[in-house]
Amino acid sequence: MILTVTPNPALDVTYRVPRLVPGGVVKADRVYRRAGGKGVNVARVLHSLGVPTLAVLPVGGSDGRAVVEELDSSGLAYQTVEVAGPTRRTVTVVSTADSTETLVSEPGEPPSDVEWAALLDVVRGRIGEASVLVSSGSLPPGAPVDAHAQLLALAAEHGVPSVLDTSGEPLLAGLAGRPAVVKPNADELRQVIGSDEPLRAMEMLRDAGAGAVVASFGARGMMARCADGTWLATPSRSLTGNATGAGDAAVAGIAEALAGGTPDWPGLLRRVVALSASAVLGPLAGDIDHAYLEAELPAVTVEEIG
Ligand SMILES: O=P(O)(O)OC[C@@]1(O)O[C@H](CO)[C@@H](O)[C@@H]1O
Repeated sequence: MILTVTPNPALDVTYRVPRLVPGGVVKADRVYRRAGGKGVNVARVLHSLGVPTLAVLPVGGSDGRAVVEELDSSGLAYQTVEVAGPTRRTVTVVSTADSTETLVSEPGEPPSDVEWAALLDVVRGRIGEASVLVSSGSLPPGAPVDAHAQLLALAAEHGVPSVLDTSGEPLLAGLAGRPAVVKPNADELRQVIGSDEPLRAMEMLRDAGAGAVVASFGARGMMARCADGTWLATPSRSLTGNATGAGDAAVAGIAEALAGGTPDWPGLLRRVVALSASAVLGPLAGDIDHAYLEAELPAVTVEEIG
């Protein structure tokens, strides 16, 4: 199975509104509440593709219980660590008139040293069953900045390749865990070197410990850079929908490819671009449109660059 860890999960609340008016009052047509956080979304996408997964996450308080209830009803395999701090919420407002998403994200609660050690213990206990480890998302305040590196090190001890999807300091510190692949987006790449030079930022991430970098550029597609070369993949068209979670669908595709052994990079990139696009058409983060995925796969353009 593919083991995903979400150190800072959330109860994801999504409001669908006719139009978001800053400073105004707007009534939601639809309200969704589901277990979220990037690693949970990755596990959800993989589960919907029929890939065995295990989502590992801390939960606390009444929203933590809501997360567990929703995981039970979704059929995802999961293992939780009880923590004292309440699970945070994220709120996404999807405005149908102009197809925009606005995300408000709570920071989360600091884990105690004992709680953090318990999360590591769960991963240590299950990593032997995993083909790939995915460590995804932000860290709660007060968590060790090298938290992702600690998780990736457990995978490395078992020869299990890992995928890292985070940003800022946790990304840079996480590279010490030598992930097989990191998946930054354009903003995260800019943060890495402080300028808009994606290829240079990708190379820097590889120099600092990543085996390969698969970077997402929204509707412009994705780029992969590894020892074998650099490729750009472009979707057939830009879509409107809910792009929240499109990056998690891409991470699911990367993990799925790594589970099959050494990836065919152009093939991997084609699939992750199609997966990302199909996630935009899914109503919520963690959903994909399976019919669109199949239709888009042959339509993605992949070219080797540089
Ligand atoms: O705050 P983080 O951990 O970076 O991201 C959390 C989050 O906003 O990202 C997902 C979409 O990728 C949402 O479902 C989720 O709650």
